[in-house]
Amino acid sequence: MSKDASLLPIEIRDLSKTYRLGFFMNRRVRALQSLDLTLQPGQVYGLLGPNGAGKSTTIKILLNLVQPSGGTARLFGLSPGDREARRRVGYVPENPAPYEYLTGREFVTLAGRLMGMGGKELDARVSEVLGMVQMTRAAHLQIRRYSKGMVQRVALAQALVSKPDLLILDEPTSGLDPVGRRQIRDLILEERQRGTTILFCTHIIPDVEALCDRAVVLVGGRRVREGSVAELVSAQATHMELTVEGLSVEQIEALGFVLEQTRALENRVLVRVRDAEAQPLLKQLLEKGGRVTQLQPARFSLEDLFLRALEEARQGPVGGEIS
Ligand SMILES: Nc1ncnc2c1ncn2[C@@H]1O[C@H](COP(=O)(O)OP(=O)(O)OP(=O)(O)O)[C@@H](O)[C@H]1O
Repeated sequence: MSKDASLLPIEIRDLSKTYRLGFFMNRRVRALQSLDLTLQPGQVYGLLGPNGAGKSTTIKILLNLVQPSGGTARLFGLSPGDREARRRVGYVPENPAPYEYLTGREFVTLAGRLMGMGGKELDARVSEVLGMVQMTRAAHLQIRRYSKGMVQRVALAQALVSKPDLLILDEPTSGLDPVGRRQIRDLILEERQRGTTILFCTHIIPDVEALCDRAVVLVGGRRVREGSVAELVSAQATHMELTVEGLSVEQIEALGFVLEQTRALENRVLVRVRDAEAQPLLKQLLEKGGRVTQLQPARFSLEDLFLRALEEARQGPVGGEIS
């Protein structure tokens, strides 16, 4: 079957999942509620959310390991159970647990065979992907001798062996030291340059800022934010940040403005205030004898956005156990 590059790698519509629990299966947990999500070819997409948000459930539905309670998920226009769809997907689980007595090379070769590859073509591809993840020298060692970072890299190699058009990575950098994290990040960037679409599930928000084009934030099985990373961050930039010398936090707070944040540093105070309040606040600070040494638009990080989305979602209805 020929590959149609224009097909959407992932298209999720109105997806929901309710798990049944307990001896009589009479308790229900709502893991996903009306989730819509589209990944365009070549996009690197961050799937963010706190524990229990529904990230793994989404991935399991895409991998056909869990059946949805409602809605649809499509991979390249096909159902996740379709063999052709499965062939186009590479997956790295959160804690890869490859058979420890295989060598790295044997493990990646096995993954290629399971994808229907064989012969010299497979041998060459295995060498290539092991090189890509910098595991050539350790490829002949049994996996039980590998560090966590090496296991993670060999797991990525097995996902890449069949040249997937879509990579699904579940927490690929968790538990790694900064060097290991950097290596995995670089590999993701290389794959992105090759045009591979990547769904990247993580708790590590700086990784999303560094790697992703778009991101979705799930809380309690609902989508609470979605957009390009740049949009998500700039949508928050409605505040100004002032650096004030000569006044204490208490003196600044006593001026009666609604301040987003005040932080005392060694000999100055950092104040974050809504755009509209910045000018009146500045005037008052100067009148009280303060010196304003910096005034700039506040740079909100994706982390700020994530925490804010979480806070808002906690105040509204969320998923979880429903009966
Ligand atoms: N097999 C299952 N049976 C019952 N409930 C489940 C099952 N799997 C997940 N859940 C529940 O569904 C909800 C969503 O879980 P899910 O694992 O998808 O979240 P997550 O975002 O991946 O969390 P984490 O970051 O902790 O991995 C949680 O309330 C969880 O307890």
